Amino acid sequence: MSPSTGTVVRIGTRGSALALAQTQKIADQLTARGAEVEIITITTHGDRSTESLATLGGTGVFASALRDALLANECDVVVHSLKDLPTAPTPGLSIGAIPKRADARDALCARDGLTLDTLPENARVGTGSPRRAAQLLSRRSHLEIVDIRGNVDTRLGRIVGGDLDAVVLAAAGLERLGRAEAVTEYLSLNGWPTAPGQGALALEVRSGEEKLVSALDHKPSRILVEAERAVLAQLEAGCAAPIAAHAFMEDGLLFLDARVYAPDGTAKITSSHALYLSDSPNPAADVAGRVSAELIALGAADIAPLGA
Ligand SMILES: NCc1[nH]cc(CCC(=O)O)c1CC(=O)O
Repeated sequence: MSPSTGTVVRIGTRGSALALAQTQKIADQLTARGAEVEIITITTHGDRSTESLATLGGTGVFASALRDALLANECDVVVHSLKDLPTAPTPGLSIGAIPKRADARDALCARDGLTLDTLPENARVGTGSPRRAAQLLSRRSHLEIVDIRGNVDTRLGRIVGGDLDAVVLAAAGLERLGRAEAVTEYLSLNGWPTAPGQGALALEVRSGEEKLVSALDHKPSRILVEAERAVLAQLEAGCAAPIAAHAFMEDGLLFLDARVYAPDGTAKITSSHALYLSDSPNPAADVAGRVSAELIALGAADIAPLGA
C-alpha cells in the first residue's frame, strides 16, 4: 500500500444505479493506485425529469449539475458517461482521463429470445434515443417505437411486464449492472454504429488537477472517442441527434464510420475514412474532418435535425 497523502479525492456522480456502478469501479482503480476516495452523489435535472430525452433538449442534461459541483469545489473528480457529455469544453474544467473503453455496441433485450429479425411485425420497442429509433425503423419499418425514460432496470421491467416487446440499451451499461443475461442480440457495430463515445467514461477535473486521474487514461480509447465526438462537434449536433459513429484501429490505421439518419429511418447518409496514425499529429481530428465534410456535402443537415 502507498502511504496516504492525507487528502481525500471526492468523486461526484449521478445517483442512478448505472452511474454508481461505474463510479465505484473508477473509485476502486484509484484506491488501488494509493488514493483515498469518497463518493458524493449529485442529483441532476436529467434524473429528476420524466420528460422525453428528445424534448429535454438533449445536450448536457446529465452533465451540468456535476460540472457545477466540480466548479463549486464540492467534489474533485466527476465520472461521466462520455456519450452524455457535450462536446464544447467547459472553462475551468478538463477531461483528465478517458479510461479503457468498454463494449461500444447496442444490445437488443427482447421477450422470448427474439431478435431484430424475428420480432413480430408491429412489435413495440422502447427507446428514448432518436438515433436508436431511426436505426430500428430503418431495419424494420413497421416496428412501433415507444419513447421511454428511466433507468435500465425500469426499462427491462417493461418487457417482463408485457408492456413492451423489446428495448435497445447500451451493452456497456447492461454489463456494468450485471444484467447482460437480458440481451437477446448484440447489434454489430458494422451495421449498427452507436452514439459517439458510447461505452467510454470521462473523468473530469478542474483544469490543472489532471494528475488526480491521469494514471487511468488510455490513449487509444481517447483517440477513438475523440474521432467520434469530433463528428458531432463539426456537425454542430447535440447528443440527441440521430447520428452514429464508430472508430476503430487496425494495422496502424484509424478508421471512422459515421451515419446520419432521417428520424423515421427512411434515409441515411454515411461516410467512412481511414488514415495512418503515424501520418498525422492529430489523427482523430483529421479523420473526423474528412468524414464530417463528406456528411455535410451529402446533405446531412437536410435529412436530420442536427441541433436536437
Ligand atoms: N443516456 C443514458 C446512458 N448513458 C450511458 C449509457 C450506457 C453506458 C455507456 O454508454 O457508457 C446509458 C444507457 C444506455 O444508453 O443504455
